[in-house]
Amino acid sequence: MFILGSGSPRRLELLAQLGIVPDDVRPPDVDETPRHAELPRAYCERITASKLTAVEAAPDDIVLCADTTVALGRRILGKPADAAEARAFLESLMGRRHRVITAIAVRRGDQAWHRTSMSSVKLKRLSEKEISGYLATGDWQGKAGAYAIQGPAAAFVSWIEGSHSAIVGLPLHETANLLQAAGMEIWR
Ligand SMILES: Cc1cn([C@H]2C[C@H](O)[C@@H](COP(=O)(O)OP(=O)(O)OP(=O)(O)O)O2)c(=O)[nH]c1=O
Repeated sequence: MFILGSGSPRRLELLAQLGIVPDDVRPPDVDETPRHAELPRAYCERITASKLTAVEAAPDDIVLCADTTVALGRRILGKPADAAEARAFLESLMGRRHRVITAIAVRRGDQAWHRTSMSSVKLKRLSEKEISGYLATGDWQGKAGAYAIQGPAAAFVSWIEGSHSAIVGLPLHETANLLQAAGMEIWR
């Protein structure tokens, strides 16, 4: 059985792009609070590992978990609590480059595989009208860094380097490799 250990609808859609439909979806319940002075990449990898541990599965099941973290220098921008925090995130991101880190992990029995995909994104400088108009769409809710590249905020993304699928939530190149390492047949 293949289990997606994620409640993210984006991850389900990205897997579908590879023709993969999980037999079950089990969203992990973990505490996503960063530790004091924790660096973004270490944080992202730790949260992914704890998601993987939190998903119950039979010994022969394949489990996939991921975490997407937006980092501005050493600062971790999580999911905004409200529109005011979303505005503050967008104002600190605009006009400069930031990193989007997606760590993935696959488990089968007592074996586990881990990969981390690093991308850079630049958002253009935003006018007051663009910020308030975007906030009004509600699209920022539940999105790390208060934006989603697959939604209306794509209009603000002037440049990316790395993996588009990783920025959305699941790096498909690395995901296909890890699932195959765990014994899943993708091409038949
Ligand atoms: C930067 C960015 C983030 N995001 C989203 C992806 C993730 O869903 C979310 C980051 O939160 P995550 O904790 O990675 O994932 P999740 O809480 O949605 O799901 P689960 O923990 O069950 O796996 O931000 C986008 O959809 N597009 C983007 O461009």
